[in-house]
Amino acid sequence: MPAPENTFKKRLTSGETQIGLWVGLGDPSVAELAAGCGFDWLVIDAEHGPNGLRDVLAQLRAASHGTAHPVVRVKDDNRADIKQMLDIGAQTLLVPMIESADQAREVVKSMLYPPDGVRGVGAALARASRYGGEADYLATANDQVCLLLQVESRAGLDALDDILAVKGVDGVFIGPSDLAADMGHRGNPAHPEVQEAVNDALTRIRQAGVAAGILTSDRTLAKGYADLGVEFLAVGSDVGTLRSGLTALRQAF
Ligand SMILES: O=C(O)C(=O)C[C@H](O)[C@@H](O)CO
Repeated sequence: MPAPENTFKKRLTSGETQIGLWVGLGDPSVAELAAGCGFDWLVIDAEHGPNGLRDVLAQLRAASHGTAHPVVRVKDDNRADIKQMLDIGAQTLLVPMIESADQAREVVKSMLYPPDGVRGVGAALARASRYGGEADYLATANDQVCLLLQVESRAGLDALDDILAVKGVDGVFIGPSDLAADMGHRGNPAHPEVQEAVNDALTRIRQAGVAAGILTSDRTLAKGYADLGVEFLAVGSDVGTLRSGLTALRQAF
C-alpha cells in the first residue's frame, strides 16, 4: 500500500479556500473535538503550544477520528525534529521563521527521502508507514508530504520571491503577529502598514503559483483574505474561542 493520500495538499490546487483552526492547548481531547467540527484543517502547534513529540503523537491519533487534516507546526527548521514529526505520521508541516531561499531549500531536503532530500529512513519503525505495514511507503511518501513555510519578518518578505522559486515549497503562510512585531507594530497585526504588507505578500505568493495561507480571528480581515483567494485560512484558535466563549457565558449571569 502507498503512503496515505494528503487530501489537504491535493485541495491546495483546487481553487478553494480551506478553513482551519489553530489548536494550541496541547490536549488530545481538544484536537479530537476540533477535528470533528467541520474544519478542513487544524494546526497542532509545537512552536507556541506546550507540545513535544509525544504530545503531537497523541493529538494526531485523536484528530484521526475527525475530518480535519492535521498540520503540525514545528518549533523551528531543525532537521531532526522534522524527521521525527514525519515519522509519527504528520503529513503536512508548517515551519516558522523562514527568511531566505537557502533556508527554504534545506527544509525541503529535510522533508524528502533521498535522492530528492535527506530525510532519514526509519519507516520500518514509523507510525507514518503503519509501522512498516505500508510496503510502498518509502516509494510514495515524498509525493504525499506537504511543506508550508512561514514568512513573518521584513527579511522574509525581502526574500519572498526567492523563497517562492524553491522547488518543493507547497505553501507560504504569512505570520501576521510576528510580522507586525518586526515592523514595529507589536500586538497590532491589523495596523494599515502591516495589512498592506500582508496583502502584497499573499498576492505575490499566489501569483507565483504557490498556495497562500494566514491566520486571523478578525471576521472582516478573514473575508478579505478569502476574497483574495488564499488557499488555507485559519479563522481562530481553541484558546481564543474558549476564552471568549467562557467570558460571554459568565457575563450572561
Ligand atoms: O505570526 C503569527 O501570527 C503566527 O505565526 C501565528 C501565531 O503564532 C499564532 O500563535 C496565533 O497567535
